[in-house]
Amino acid sequence: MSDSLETAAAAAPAPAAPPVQAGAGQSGTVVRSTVIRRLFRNPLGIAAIAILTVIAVLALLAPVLAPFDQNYANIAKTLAAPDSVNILGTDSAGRDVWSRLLFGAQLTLLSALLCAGVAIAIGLPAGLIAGYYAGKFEAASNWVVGILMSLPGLIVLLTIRAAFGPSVWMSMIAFGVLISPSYFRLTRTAVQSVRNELYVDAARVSGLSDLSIIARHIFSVVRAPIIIQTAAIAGVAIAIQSGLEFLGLGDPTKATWGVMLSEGFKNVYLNPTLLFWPALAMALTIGGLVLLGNALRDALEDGEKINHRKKKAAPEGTTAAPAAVRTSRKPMATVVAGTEHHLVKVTNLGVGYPQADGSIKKVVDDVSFHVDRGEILGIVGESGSGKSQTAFSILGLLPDNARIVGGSIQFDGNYTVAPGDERVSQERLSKLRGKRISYIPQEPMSNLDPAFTIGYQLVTPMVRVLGISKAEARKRALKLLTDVGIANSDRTFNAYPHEVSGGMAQRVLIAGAISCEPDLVIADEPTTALDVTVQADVLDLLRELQQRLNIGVILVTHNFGVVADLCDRVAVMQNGRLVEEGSVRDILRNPQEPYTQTLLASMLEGKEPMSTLVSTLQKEPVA
Ligand SMILES: Nc1ncnc2c1ncn2[C@@H]1O[C@H](COP(=O)(O)OP(=O)(O)OP(=O)(O)O)[C@@H](O)[C@H]1O
Repeated sequence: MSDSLETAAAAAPAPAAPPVQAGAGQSGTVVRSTVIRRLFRNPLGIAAIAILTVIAVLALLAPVLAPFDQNYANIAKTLAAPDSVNILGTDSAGRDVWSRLLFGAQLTLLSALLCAGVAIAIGLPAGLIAGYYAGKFEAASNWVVGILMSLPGLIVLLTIRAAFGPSVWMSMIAFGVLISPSYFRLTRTAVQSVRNELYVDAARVSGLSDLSIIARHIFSVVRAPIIIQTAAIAGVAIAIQSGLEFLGLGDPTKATWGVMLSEGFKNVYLNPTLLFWPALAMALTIGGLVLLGNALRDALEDGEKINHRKKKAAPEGTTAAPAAVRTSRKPMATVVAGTEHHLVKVTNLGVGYPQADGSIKKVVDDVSFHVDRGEILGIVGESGSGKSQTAFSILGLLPDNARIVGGSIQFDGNYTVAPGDERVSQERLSKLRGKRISYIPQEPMSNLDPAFTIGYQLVTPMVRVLGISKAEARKRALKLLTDVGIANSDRTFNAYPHEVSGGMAQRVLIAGAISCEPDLVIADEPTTALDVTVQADVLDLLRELQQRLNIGVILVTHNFGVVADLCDRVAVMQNGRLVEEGSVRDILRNPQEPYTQTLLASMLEGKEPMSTLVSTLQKEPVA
């Protein structure tokens, strides 16, 4: 029956809004209030809320409104027609039907809530953990879910009844456990769809703990589908509970709607209204829940369409020249380039991916370089040459299946990848990311969580990493936004990502990257996704900030022009290998390797993209 229970749950209003969209459309006070407003504009939403509110109020006020106790029996007045004392008549035991309906509403709604609560308490955290961490927990959870779903639900409920007696609470707890896989699957799928979103990586890089990322960025994505699913599950729980009671398996001492239905059915020829009233109450409640689920879905989908339109129509943002950046930063000793102690030292690094045949395909092979404070190292190469994989190794953002197949990485003298390590140490890196190492990504929009305002996304890491108050962080965020050339910092602070242009979003990410005073910034093609008119501004800004703050920068790019413009030194990569490294001046004047010469020649000829070079050069396989 579990399968059929799931099917029943799925057949009710689907938790249709795609997770990301749902999250996008529904978090934050402003957006939440917009969803509620849209819900109230939908006639179906109003009808559902009105029906459910009336039923909930009647249930709450049952002890006040009911003229008799649910089990008070007047045997002198059985199966009586409605009159002024018993406004809906009496049943075969002389009990007041109106009073029993009211108390029945209380029990029925509470038991449905209990069922949904148990299912959420089990399915939601398990789905969040399995979706976010995957691995062994997900495998074990899938196994448990498989077992739960293969259990014959009706037999389980009958066994529970035999063991614990006819308790509506016990059967609803058991039903909650049986239905919890539906929450697990919904949550896990939603989380999987955003787990690798760039804004989750960005949150990780900004120093947020896994718990904070799950609570803030991941949970917001599943919240809407969970609410919609709960409306459906509550309806199914009422139907299942009433079905069991109708079969005579309920507690006859409790006036639930199912018990009343069973009682009414026995006397259907004598007094059909005994069947009618509980059936009407159930139909209204389940119908109200189904309508509410549909209206919620519509409200969220409308919001998504509006967001999408706004995003399309968003004007290109400010291109105001960067204002002066803050100068209050503590001075840091600059390590002289060439000495042994470097800010970042990558030695013979190799990164690979296991293949189906058991071999490992190397995508970074024997790469060595260093970066010191106050200098910009450009890593340049055509698409697929391993630039990002190298940068992600330093950031600890390699995919789960990536393996370090050789070499080491040191940050300020400490290993983040020690010789012999198979993986980047997340433990060591979590202490550095967001505090000492920050990241400016390629796609500004995908790296901002659509569910939160820009201000919130700037303030949270500062509060956590720098340990300052929210008010202080807000002040700093506004100053940073001004520093990166955003004219109306207040407006941008309160805006959602879809309300700003790509250029502005990149400035916001640069502000975020320097907000916690890092020593190293890794910028992965920071201008690729931007309009050409904004690219030069962003590069100028980066250079100015780097010089003022004396930070080390690793700039990943496929554009030698950007390297020539911005970098002090350059490492040229091809097919996962570092083919040449040196000062920009030397490499530009006197490139030694044919590959570098071709890259340079292509820049001078204005050829783009670099991948067109592939055909002109003979590639050597690296694995
Ligand atoms: N998850 C993965 N599994 C297997 N191979 C991967 C994975 N991610 C990247 N690669 C491979 O690693 C190689 C290097 O990729 P990388 O992203 O570092 O290139 P890149 O030089 O940064 O290129 P681009 O400029 O296009 O981003 C590519 O051949 C790519 O196919």
